[in-house]
Amino acid sequence: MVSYKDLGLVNTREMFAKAIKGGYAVPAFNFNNMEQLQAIIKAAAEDKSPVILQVSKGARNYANPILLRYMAQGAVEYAKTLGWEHPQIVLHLDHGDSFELCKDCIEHGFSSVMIDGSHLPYEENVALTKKVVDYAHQYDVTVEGELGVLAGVEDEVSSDHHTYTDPEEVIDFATRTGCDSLAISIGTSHGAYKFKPEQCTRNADGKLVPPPLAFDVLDAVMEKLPGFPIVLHGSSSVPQDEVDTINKYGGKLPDAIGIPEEELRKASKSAVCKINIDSDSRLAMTAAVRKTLFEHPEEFDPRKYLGPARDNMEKLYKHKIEAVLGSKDKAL
Ligand SMILES: O=C(CO)COP(=O)(O)O
Ligand SMILES: O=C[C@H](O)COP(=O)(O)O
Ligand SMILES: [Zn+2]
Ligand SMILES: [Zn+2]
Repeated sequence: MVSYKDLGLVNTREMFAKAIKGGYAVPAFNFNNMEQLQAIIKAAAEDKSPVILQVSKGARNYANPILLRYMAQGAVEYAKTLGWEHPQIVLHLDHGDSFELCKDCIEHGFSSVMIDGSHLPYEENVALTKKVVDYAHQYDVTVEGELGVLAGVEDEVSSDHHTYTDPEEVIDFATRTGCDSLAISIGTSHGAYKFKPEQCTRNADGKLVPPPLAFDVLDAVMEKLPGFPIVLHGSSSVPQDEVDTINKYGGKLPDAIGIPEEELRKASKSAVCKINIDSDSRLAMTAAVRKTLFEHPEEFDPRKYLGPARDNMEKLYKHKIEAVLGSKDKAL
């Protein structure tokens, strides 16, 4: 058993309370490799932003649980070399699908876990989430639960419709499970195709404009649970310049569309204190790799194309911290 406290990591409790009080959201960036981790830490350290390093089940299998634990410990030490004297870094299991997986992550030094039971019948979601909370809280590890199903994602039955969170359920769920934060469904979804073209309108430039998020549902949840930490999944904005670069240099991402950043800025000022971003990082990395390889067909040193990818991701992360979530200088 390795405690996250021995790795210099923190859990989300105080981080979220500060974010809600301060009217900003904490960036939750997924990572699967060294370059993503380097870019996240460099952006957070230089911007003195609290940050949540998210690891999905797939990422943990890809990178290896033992390696990940040391990468997270190294991330804290690396942050200090960048002048971040007291790093505020969380290592979080994203979309945990079983008690056993959550338990294993806690034993490997995770400071926060999500147990995603949103696709289960309500009472089963409550029971599973409570079981994880009871175990995690013994080690002061914080737990994210979920109510409501996001459309078209791998972790919820592959639906192509949203099941918005029912505000009438949130008090019962939060009370009976004891979870520390709640992921809700208000119209976001995972991946780079968050809306079908027919769900969108077009602006004067012919660009697809997605339907608004269900802020009425968010308001109703906040009314039921004032000051309770709320999480938004599926919050990548799918920057069109990165999509255009990918498509220009051999990619094929037709009609890719995300969440408008102004909607995320609005959400960040509410009790939404954690915003999950993975797809945008993937797009930034892929765009830089495709462009570099296209422009330098002679190149076969991975550092020559993974380096620009790392820089492009760092630029993206800083943009999210500074211009969208408002978490810059919130972890001095
Ligand atoms: O919710 C996410 C991770 O849990 C990521 O969402 P995106 O696919 O919008 O980046
Ligand atoms: O929930 C979705 C996250 O983006 C993680 O995705 P993944 O399961 O492909 O690693
Ligand atoms: Zn889910
Ligand atoms: Zn998610």
